[in-house]
Amino acid sequence: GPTIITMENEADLFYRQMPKVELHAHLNGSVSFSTIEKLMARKPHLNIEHNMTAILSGQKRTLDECFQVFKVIHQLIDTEEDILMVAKDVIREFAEDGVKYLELRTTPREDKNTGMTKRSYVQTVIEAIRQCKNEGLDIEVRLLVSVDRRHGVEVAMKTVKLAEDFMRSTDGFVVGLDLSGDPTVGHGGDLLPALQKAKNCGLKLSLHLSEVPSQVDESELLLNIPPDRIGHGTFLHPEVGGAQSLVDKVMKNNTPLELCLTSNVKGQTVSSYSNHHLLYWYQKGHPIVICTDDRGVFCTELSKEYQLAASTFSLSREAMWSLSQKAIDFTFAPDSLKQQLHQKWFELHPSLFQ
Ligand SMILES: CC(C)=CCNc1ncnc2c1ncn2[C@@H]1O[C@H](COP(=O)(O)O)[C@@H](O)[C@H]1O
Ligand SMILES: [Zn+2]
Repeated sequence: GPTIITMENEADLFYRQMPKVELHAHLNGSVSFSTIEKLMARKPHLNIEHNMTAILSGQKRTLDECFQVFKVIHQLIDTEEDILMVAKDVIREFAEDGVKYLELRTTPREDKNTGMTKRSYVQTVIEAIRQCKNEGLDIEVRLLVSVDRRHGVEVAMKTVKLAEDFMRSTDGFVVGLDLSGDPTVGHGGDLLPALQKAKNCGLKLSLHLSEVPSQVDESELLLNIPPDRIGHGTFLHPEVGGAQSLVDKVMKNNTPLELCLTSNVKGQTVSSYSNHHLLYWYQKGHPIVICTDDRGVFCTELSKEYQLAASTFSLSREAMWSLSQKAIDFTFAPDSLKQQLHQKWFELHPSLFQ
């Protein structure tokens, strides 16, 4: 039938066509429904249904329930073959949504039954990035190796070593380290030596910080490193039980915050879109970057997150463009690549703003 252009899908189109930078995307949380279906067909004995791997629109879950979802997804993805397909699909889908630069992050996993090791896991993700590049996809991809805070100090140290090895051996694909995992488990302070070691060897650091309330002491310690970027930072400011000293540190270091609206609302750490802390930091003129967190689990897209931020806070298209452009400078990419990306934004600008 004829295509009816309503105001709504015209805005969809604008934010999809706008070039974007995605800096906070967990690989296994970014798996789309169509890829999940392929995985379910490979493993019918698992009897997994879609409502176990994604949180649909209007639904909310407790943080704990959200983390259960990752367990189910991890069951579906337990071979190098799965990882290769998943990573390639995820990269392709980000490219289709207009993402020109993507920093994926993922926790190396081993599986005794399938023979997958943490090293082969990372190797396979890098192979997926290489293949996408060779296929000519219009997207640059880099990798952050994730430390799961639940796994403790020893695993963290080994993970840092693994990340360091890959940083040195893979022509710049591995650029940094991420600290993530259930924020209610373990204390980030215990992981300071591992994070410090990563920083000292040249890995960039993106740390999930104050994602839940009552982590002032932990955040204080982690901010002293200091990290290169902050994931969420939902409860940093005093108005929500954080502390002015935390805000001061973040602002003094000009540390960019990675903000994920849908993730925070569906995970119920933020009560509504209009109460999202994006506004607090935006009004201060502090560097922020809009991200998806777990595009598959939370059923979103980066273009949707931009549109959501624009409509929630009445921000103009020019303001949103400016946010996406500034994000280039918050990437962990080398300066040469940042310059190429700035050039790309410059060339695309006229096609979006006639
Ligand atoms: C539950 C909820 C609201 C999620 C959003 N907030 C998050 N906070 C901390 N760690 C996360 C979050 N989302 C994903 N992760 C991490 O990313 C992993 C999944 O991707 P991967 O296996 O590392 O490739 C999860 O097991 C978890 O360690
Ligand atoms: Zn995250």
